[in-house]
Amino acid sequence: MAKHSLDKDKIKILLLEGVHQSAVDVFERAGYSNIEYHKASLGEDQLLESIKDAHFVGLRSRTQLTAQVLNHAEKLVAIGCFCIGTNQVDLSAAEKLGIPVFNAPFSNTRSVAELVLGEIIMLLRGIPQRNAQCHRGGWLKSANGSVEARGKTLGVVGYGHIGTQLGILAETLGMRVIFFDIEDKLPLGNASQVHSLNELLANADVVSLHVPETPSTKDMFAEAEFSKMRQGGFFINASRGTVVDIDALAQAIKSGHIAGAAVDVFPVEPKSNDDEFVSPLRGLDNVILTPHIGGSTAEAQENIGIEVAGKLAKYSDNGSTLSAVNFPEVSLAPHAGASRLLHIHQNRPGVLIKINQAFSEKGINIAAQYLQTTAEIGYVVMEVDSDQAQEALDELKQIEGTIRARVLF
Ligand SMILES: NC(=O)C1=CN([C@@H]2O[C@H](COP(=O)(O)OP(=O)(O)OC[C@H]3O[C@@H](n4cnc5c(N)ncnc54)[C@H](O)[C@@H]3O)[C@@H](O)[C@H]2O)C=CC1
Ligand SMILES: O=C(O)CCC(=O)C(=O)O
Repeated sequence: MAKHSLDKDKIKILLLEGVHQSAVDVFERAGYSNIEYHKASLGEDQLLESIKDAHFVGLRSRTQLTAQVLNHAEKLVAIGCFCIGTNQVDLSAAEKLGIPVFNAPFSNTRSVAELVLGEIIMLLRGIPQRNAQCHRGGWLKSANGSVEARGKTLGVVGYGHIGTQLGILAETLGMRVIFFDIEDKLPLGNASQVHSLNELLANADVVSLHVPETPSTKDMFAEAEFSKMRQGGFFINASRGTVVDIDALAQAIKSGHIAGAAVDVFPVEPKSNDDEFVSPLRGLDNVILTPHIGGSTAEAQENIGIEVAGKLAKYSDNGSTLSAVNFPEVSLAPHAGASRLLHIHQNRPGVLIKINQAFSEKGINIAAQYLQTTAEIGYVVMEVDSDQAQEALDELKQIEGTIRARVLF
């Protein structure tokens, strides 16, 4: 392939939150050596300083890429979320700035499902409080409140990648699985969809949340929802902290209405492992508290590193936006001897016609061209004869509504 428009060693890749070494390996194999690697998330000022001249940034769930941060990141070309959730990035601001965001939609799915499955058994057996007692020198040898998973009903809220995996695993234990989702979903195994959250709450022994953070899921579980759960039921949240009113959960546990819970995500999480974890759930023996590690397994982190770094390297190398979460998806095979140009523009009528008119007037031959749009933006990948690339770029930059235009190779 011909020369990259910017020398690869000038392309700065900022990796935060200890993303797996596999990501660094992918970038290095693809020829990118200018990598700034941080084991933890950065404080606000340091983030602004480091991202200012970064072309790519990779993060996990802690780093908040707000519109303000993005506007400050003058050279940023693309963002990689080395996780499933992308709520930590202002996706719409990124889109309007012409910055695609990539994630790993299923590399840690199994890890979350396995953790939750284990927690279901622990909760149904009353292990958290027995474990806590033993640590304090107590001995709670009793079958009181201990039941098998077999024959119990698991209610999955959000039947997507994780919810479906969990449902299948839970059935292997002999559990009955019901689920609530805003979309009609194909039930896997013997699971059945219920038509309201209330129906699920009334029928489940264990309720487990697997919804994304969206306006519709904010505080989706508060006092009213907990009170509709079965007396003595169990509650699990490994989705996002904002989905649950944590004070209401603490209250429902203290009152004894909920017999136990496992919580992995919190409305406010410590920024680093050195910061204190503050929560109304601390000190409750029948609650399993984990520090947002649902997806933190060796297998998941390695796969995520490979997947997301691979997507960023591909975007950098050939402009492919396949599976970007906020961007038109375009992938075009390179043609020998041609130069590739990328044009990101506000989605208004007639942009492609204007590009083609301008090129035709200048006698610029288009070897290949592919446009995709979202409601907000359009993304055109095109190839022209290499000796006409600079002239083509100059023309592209003048098209009204242009957000970004560049020659890739
Ligand atoms: N604890 C951890 O470490 C991890 C947490 N997560 C969280 O888990 C979430 C779910 O992950 P996936 O299953 O991969 O996502 P997914 O997108 O495959 O599934 C989410 C499901 O929730 C449904 N949904 C959306 N809004 C809803 C609502 N208001 N009520 C009911 N259902 C609704 C969707 O229709 C979809 O079926 C992620 O968005 C992420 O926030 C993901 C990975 C690791
Ligand atoms: O591994 C992380 O930092 C976050 C995992 C997570 O919550 C996700 O994948 O959405």
